[in-house]
Amino acid sequence: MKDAMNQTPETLLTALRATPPLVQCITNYVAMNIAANVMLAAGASPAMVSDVEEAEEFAGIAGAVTVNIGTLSPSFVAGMQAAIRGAQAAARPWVLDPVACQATRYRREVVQALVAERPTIIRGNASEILSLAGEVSQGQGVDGRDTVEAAEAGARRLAQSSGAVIAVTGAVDYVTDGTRAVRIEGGSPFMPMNTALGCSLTCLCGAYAAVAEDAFDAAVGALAHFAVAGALAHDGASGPGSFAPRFLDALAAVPPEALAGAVIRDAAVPA
Ligand SMILES: Nc1ncnc2c1ncn2[C@@H]1O[C@H](COP(=O)(O)OP(=O)(O)O)[C@@H](O)[C@H]1O
Ligand SMILES: Cc1ncsc1CCOP(=O)(O)O
Ligand SMILES: [Mg+2]
Repeated sequence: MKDAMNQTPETLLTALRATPPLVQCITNYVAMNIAANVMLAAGASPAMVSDVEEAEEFAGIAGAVTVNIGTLSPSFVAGMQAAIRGAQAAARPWVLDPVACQATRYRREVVQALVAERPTIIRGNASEILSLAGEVSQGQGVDGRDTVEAAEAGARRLAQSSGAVIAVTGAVDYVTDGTRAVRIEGGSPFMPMNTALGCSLTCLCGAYAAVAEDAFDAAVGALAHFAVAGALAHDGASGPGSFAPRFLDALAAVPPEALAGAVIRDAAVPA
């Protein structure tokens, strides 16, 4: 990725659909199928390739790698480390999803080692980002139990210490690289009632990072795509079950110019 300023979500979605990026998604057993369908609907080309025997080599041909610790095990960790080596060698972005990183000592240790490998983007719910930032988190398992607002200061500090763009998701999302910050409104309250949509969004951050020149723009683009498609799918959905297929349809149908209407507000970053 090169340094550049301000590629809009609309521009990035157009680029993504024109040349669907191959994204190596190391994700958990719950999310594998759901995230692959989300990626295909959004316009990307996912490959759930995680074994240590091939993860490094595969990362050399992928446009981006995403790493998710949802169903953690030593064999997953070995595959993650290999894929990250491959992404780094090929100078490709990689994205971390710290699922339930506050929950156990094993998760805390693994996620710290992964953050030290300098992910391009970290995407998590507010409880996960608070924990990664060293603050008290109400999180227990995989679901967020804190407000995004409560995690904003920690997200800025984490961005500065890790070098990653931090995307905190919830009712109103927050993206920061430590000096810039925006809030993104939209989506649907049915989204946290569907498992693995956060994991799927992390994969989509990888797809946007593969086509973007700047990781901040990539994270904003992926979150805006979810926010607009989620709001579209909400209309006419009667609950989380009917929301799910509508969301896939909306991810695929949303025209790039609709992302120009995403509600993205600059947020002040204290000096
Ligand atoms: N209450 C809500 N209203 C609207 N959108 C939401 C809400 N909660 C989560 N989302 C959206 O759901 C997606 C997944 O975010 P989140 O639920 O925070 O992740 P996770 O599944 O990792 O906990 C994001 O696009 C986020 O904006
Ligand atoms: C339920 C569950 N258990 C381990 S990983 C996982 C999926 C979590 O998905 P998300 O963080 O996107 O809600
Ligand atoms: Mg999650």
